[in-house]
Amino acid sequence: MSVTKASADLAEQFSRALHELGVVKPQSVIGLAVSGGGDSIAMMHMAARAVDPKRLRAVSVDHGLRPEASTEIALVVGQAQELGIAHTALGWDWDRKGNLQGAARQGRWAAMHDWAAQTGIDALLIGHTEDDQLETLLMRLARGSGIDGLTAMARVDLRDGLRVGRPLLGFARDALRDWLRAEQIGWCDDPSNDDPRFDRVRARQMYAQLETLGLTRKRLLQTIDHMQAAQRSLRVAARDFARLHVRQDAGDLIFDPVALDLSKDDAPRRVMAAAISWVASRTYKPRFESLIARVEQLRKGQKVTLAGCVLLPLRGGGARILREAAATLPYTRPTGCTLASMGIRWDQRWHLDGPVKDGLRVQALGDAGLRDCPDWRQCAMPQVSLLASPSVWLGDRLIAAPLAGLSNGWSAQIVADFHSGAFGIED
Ligand SMILES: Nc1ncnc2c1ncn2[C@@H]1O[C@H](COP(=O)(O)OP(=O)(O)OP(=O)(O)O)[C@@H](O)[C@H]1O
Repeated sequence: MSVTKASADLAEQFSRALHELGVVKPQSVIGLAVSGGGDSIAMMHMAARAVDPKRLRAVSVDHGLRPEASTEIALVVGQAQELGIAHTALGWDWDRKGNLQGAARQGRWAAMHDWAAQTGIDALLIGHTEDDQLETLLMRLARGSGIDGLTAMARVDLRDGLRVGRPLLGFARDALRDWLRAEQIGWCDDPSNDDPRFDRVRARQMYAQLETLGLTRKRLLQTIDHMQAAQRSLRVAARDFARLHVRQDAGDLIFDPVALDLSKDDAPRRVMAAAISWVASRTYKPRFESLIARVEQLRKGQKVTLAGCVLLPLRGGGARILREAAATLPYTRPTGCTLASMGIRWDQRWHLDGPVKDGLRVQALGDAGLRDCPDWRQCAMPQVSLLASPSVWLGDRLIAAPLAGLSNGWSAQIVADFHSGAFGIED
């Protein structure tokens, strides 16, 4: 195959992979996290061929830790400009707490998350490759991870309310480098990617040795597939369990006594972790042993705080997770929002735009009390209308914008149906 043909094939394969993620929708604005390394540089160039560059926004974070970082970002700025992609450079200050790599990752994520919220990004693409996926699997094995950990990275997930897509997960790092060379596109190699002090680098070296034992790329990827299938089944079981044992009460979640027995079965643990994520509006991935220990305290009648959520024991043996106590957390609420929690006054007019998935229910509050509108498009509430200029977004599910004035005494709230996708266990 000629170099040009192979190159075009890879770009086309990328375009397919990107569209299969389901995050590119008409009018959506897509963010690209570009460090200047080969993977994310390739992602930026291929994305510019797959999507109108005017709908792309690139972002680079300078951690201020390496002198070369500013050169790397300058390279990204130049290439983004040539491609017609708007670019933003963000900084980060290390408070010298915690391990450097972990702190840098967290700081980078927080900076990009804020940037995405302010820029109106519908989904952020990250340049993780198949190699990163295998390294993740090995690192998780080394930590004794369970099924969720061994699924490695998802192609799409919702992190703290922001949709994150990984279109390169099916691409080998070497193939991307070959593509860049064939296209004569430059990139930077970060020397810390070869520094054996870092877990990921050692995982990469270990992987090279494991291959000689027959533990091939293909087999490891197969294991990830099996784990992902198992995870899907467990989520369905957890959803069914939640239907039976958890209910909403005035926005709080009520767990019956059976739902607090986390020690034996996967479903209650999964439901509790999902509930806490939902209430706190941020991703909560507990070590199950520590979750079980905390819930044991709760079962003994003690109040517990977990990931910023308050859990109160109930007299009959169950528990209540308070929604309001978590409402002050500085996170965009991905689902389960009331307009008030999004900073919109209840007495303002508002409208919805975009696909409202299962599980988001519009309720209209008027003199006649609370009314459910199962399909918001059919909702009789007079203020609901479609408009193309969103000002508040929630993941990619819902966009609401306040409008001035209100007639005839109606107000409204958006609530998430606890038993459905909005809760996160069906994602
Ligand atoms: N400083 C950064 N600024 C913006 N995005 C970043 C930054 N560091 C990492 N990322 C994003 O996270 C992905 C994975 O990070 P990782 O540290 O594995 O990548 P890298 O080796 O720095 O660069 P690349 O993956 O582009 O070769 C990157 O592909 C990129 O999308």
